[in-house]
Amino acid sequence: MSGHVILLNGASSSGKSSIAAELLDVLPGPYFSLPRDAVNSMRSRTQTPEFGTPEFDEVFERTVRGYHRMLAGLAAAGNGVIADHVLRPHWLDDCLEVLREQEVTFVGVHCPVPELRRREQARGDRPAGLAERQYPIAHAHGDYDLECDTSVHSPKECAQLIAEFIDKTGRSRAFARLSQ
Ligand SMILES: Nc1ncnc2c1ncn2[C@@H]1O[C@H](COP(=O)(O)OP(=O)(O)OP(=O)(O)O)[C@@H](O)[C@H]1O
Repeated sequence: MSGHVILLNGASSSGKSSIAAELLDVLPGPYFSLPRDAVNSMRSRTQTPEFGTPEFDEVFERTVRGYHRMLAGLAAAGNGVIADHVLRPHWLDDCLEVLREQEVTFVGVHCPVPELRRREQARGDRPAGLAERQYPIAHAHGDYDLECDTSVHSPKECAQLIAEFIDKTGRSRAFARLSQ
């Protein structure tokens, strides 16, 4: 298998990790699921500055930029990797730069804000209003290879749509368009 990144981008609670779990079973080959949160959770808890301080923001920026390079490294060695991200415009720019040599299928994971709010409340493990704040920022660039609405489709159906897209189209173009 040649290297490939499937970049799932959407607000918190939009359903990215649920889709990633289903994708592992339907994609051809042994893909890795590497969510951004997994990298955050690897960092020292005791030595990380307090959330909300400029020192924390600096560490977080380094973490996210490192995450992008982990994705590129896995793909450069010929692996398939599923990324789970909530992009900000400058992080998309960084992805476009560090993943420029890799095949990237860019997937917008959408969910209407009222349903995001409902899920957030039901989970209880995310700050109230987080998803609503992230939604317009994450999708500001407005271009994807493929988009799915998780208020309409189950995680399994979204995974099947993504797998079919990859199987049928061969090449993904969104990253090339966004790099111009
Ligand atoms: N297609 C769906 N239909 C209904 N509920 C869903 C769907 N996808 C996810 N959910 C539910 O929404 C909640 C959030 O899902 P999930 O953890 O996959 O989202 P996420 O985008 O990875 O969130 P985060 O970025 O906060 O980790 C879970 O309770 C999950 O069961």
